[in-house]
Amino acid sequence: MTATRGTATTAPSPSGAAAPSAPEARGLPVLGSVLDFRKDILDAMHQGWRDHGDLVRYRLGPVVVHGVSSPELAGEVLTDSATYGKLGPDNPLRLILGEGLLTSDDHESWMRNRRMMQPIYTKQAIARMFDSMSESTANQVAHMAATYRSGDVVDVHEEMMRVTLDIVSRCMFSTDVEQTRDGISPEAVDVAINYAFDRLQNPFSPPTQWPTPRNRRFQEVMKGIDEMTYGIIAERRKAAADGVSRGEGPPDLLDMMLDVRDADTGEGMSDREVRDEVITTFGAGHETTAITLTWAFYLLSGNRQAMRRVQDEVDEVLGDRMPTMEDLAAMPYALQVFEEALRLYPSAPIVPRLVLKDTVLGGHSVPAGSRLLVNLYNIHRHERHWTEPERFDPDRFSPEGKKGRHRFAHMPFGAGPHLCIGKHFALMEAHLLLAALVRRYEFRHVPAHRVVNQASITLRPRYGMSMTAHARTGARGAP
Ligand code: HEM
Repeated sequence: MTATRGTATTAPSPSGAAAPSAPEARGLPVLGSVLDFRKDILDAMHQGWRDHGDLVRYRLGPVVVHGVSSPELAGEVLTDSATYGKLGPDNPLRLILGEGLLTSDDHESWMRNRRMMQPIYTKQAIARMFDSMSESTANQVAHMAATYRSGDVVDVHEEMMRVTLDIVSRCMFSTDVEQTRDGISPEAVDVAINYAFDRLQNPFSPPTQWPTPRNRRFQEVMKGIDEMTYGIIAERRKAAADGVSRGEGPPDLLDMMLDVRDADTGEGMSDREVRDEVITTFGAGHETTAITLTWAFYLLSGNRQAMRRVQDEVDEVLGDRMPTMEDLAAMPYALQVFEEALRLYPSAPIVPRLVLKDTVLGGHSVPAGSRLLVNLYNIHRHERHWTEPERFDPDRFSPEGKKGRHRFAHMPFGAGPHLCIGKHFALMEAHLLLAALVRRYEFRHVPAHRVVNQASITLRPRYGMSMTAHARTGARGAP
């Protein structure tokens, strides 16, 4: 896992003219590294990093891509949106998310919407969603108790996807996932994400308008998602116009999105803009948390000491009840477990950028029009910043453990102006779920089950995560 070093300094020249290109990974004629990337993008980029250092040039057919694998270079890229922008209209994720915050490449309109949406996602605003999250969590615990006997094999990945989709449905629409099932189901999300990712790494994909079975399936799924979303938006707008209140409870995310106003013009978002932000929240906000929780339970099952520590903490604070908002602060180790899982398995492992003007990065010229892939998976294993990077050790995130760390050495939520807007949402949700599930179950990895990570847009366990779920009868948190 040792990376070749020596490319982490930036040449002083602002123009790329005099600087050499970054070392290039060997690829096939014409195709370049397309096949390696399609086979396993993280593996290909990890190998490229080891062979050539922190900045590596790849060719993907006609497209030039640079892999960025150090905190220093990543920080430079992600904090400079004048030089490194979001991918353009050909970004396949746009086919799903439209021009929501994650995929908009128009800096002005992104900034306007980010400013409007920011207040919805502050720590205080997110705290108002605790009860919705808690309800989903309690339902998940009840569902598992009703479905499995102690010691049964459970696909933890599937269970986590189920509960995080339910949480985002409740927080967005004040309805549970069953009511949005015809539009935004786990299967639909899967079809859409796989489709977009395939197009992202394969410049030879057939045009979207060709009537291939895959294109048709994708369009069908998107039609269902759109019909459901526009339908709910129309209902809410009509109810507001008729003065009909939605009922009890705090406003949900959709209420807030419909209410936001531009500080300068007083205008709100169009139906299309709201649709894009709703789908972006579903797309960016459910699987990311689900898979990190899955990896967290997997990592705990391989580390007896960490498992005992988190169990003791949870038992001590919760006894036999569900966590309250106030309890979270008293369970710091549970959060450290999640942060360490995010280090080893960052759920959005690659953050892409488009180079907007010729520049120099790490002493190498990087031409306008090429792409950069900021590789969080490599950065989180960088040996200049992490001792024994492959070792699972939640104490890296204790106040003591964090001291002196480079600010971009751990950046699962990205950095700079595009820092994940849902970070507080994800951390509160994950903290709550982790504590509530540790209280009731000990998940043990089934040794015969193969665990292989699969980098799609997210970093999933390729074959799911089979674990036995043992009810915790000896603990104070006995069911
Ligand atoms: C463990 C969970 C999560 C991880 C690891 C994660 C990771 C990230 C990363 C790396 C970015 C930066 C992308 C870039 O710079 O291009 C990002 C952006 C974003 N995330 Fe998250 N995310 C998580 C959860 C969430 C949640 C729960 C939501 C919504 C409720 C969300 C909504 C977004 C949005 C809208 C953006 C775009 C922000 C912008 O460019 O203004 N994410 N996320």
